[in-house]
Amino acid sequence: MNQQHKSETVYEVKGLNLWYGDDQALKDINLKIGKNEVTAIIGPSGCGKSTFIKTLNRMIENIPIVRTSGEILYHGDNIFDKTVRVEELRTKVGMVFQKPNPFPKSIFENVVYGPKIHGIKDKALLMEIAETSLKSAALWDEVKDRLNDNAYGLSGGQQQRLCIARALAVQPDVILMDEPTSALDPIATAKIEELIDTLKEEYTIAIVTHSMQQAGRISDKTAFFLMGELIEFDRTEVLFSNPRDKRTEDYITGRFG
Ligand SMILES: Nc1ncnc2c1ncn2[C@@H]1O[C@H](COP(=O)(O)OP(=O)(O)OP(=O)(O)O)[C@@H](O)[C@H]1O
Repeated sequence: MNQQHKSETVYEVKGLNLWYGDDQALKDINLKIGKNEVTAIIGPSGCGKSTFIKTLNRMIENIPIVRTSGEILYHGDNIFDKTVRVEELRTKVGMVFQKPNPFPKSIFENVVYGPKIHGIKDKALLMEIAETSLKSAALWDEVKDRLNDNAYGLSGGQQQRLCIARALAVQPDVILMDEPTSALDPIATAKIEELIDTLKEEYTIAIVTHSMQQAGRISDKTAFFLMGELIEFDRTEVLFSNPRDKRTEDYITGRFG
């Protein structure tokens, strides 16, 4: 991958504000997310991490009292423009949640759920999509002999990788992850972290994490949020070794949070 490709901007957030009713949860957020980068969003509970990440594919608008101002340019186009089709945006920008949330269906049906909704009926093609997606999510070897088994029979870590496979099956460009390992044990967590490292070769990833160690291990850039504000945003090694803001320093050294 050449340098030019790497530095391409996927998201440019400009002056983003967000309110839940009268309560402002995001205040004048400005940041850029580069292609094939992993961006970690850190900060204490309630600082707006989940709100921010869910704004990137407009999932936040499922909450009716939400109001936003400012712009989020996705490949140069403002996602809040009237012309933007939200379903299309959410296909391009997939999401994985804190608790694995497979459907009560077979492993196979979970993965091909999105492609089927998009009208793909051909059995062979669906099988191919399932195999490719499960391989990309590093789950294929563990499930290839039981694709018709219910997804609930998988371990938590496997279920989370299944949810990643389900997100990959519709060929996204960006994957948003909201604390994807916080419900998992250390071994399952390590597998997901390893997977994130592989996935970034093809996808752009933004991940909310409570764990600064995790942010340090897997991300290229880190954004530190505090009470709805983006306090500092920098290359991860810089933010952790040489923070510019006292509040960042206090947080990463464990003085609060
Ligand atoms: N549905 C909602 N309605 C009203 N206020 C909300 C809603 N969701 C979140 N908030 C408020 O917005 C602020 C930011 O919440 P958010 O969940 O984004 O924080 P967070 O940093 O992800 O927290 P955590 O680490 O605990 O998950 C908080 O003050 C929260 O109470």
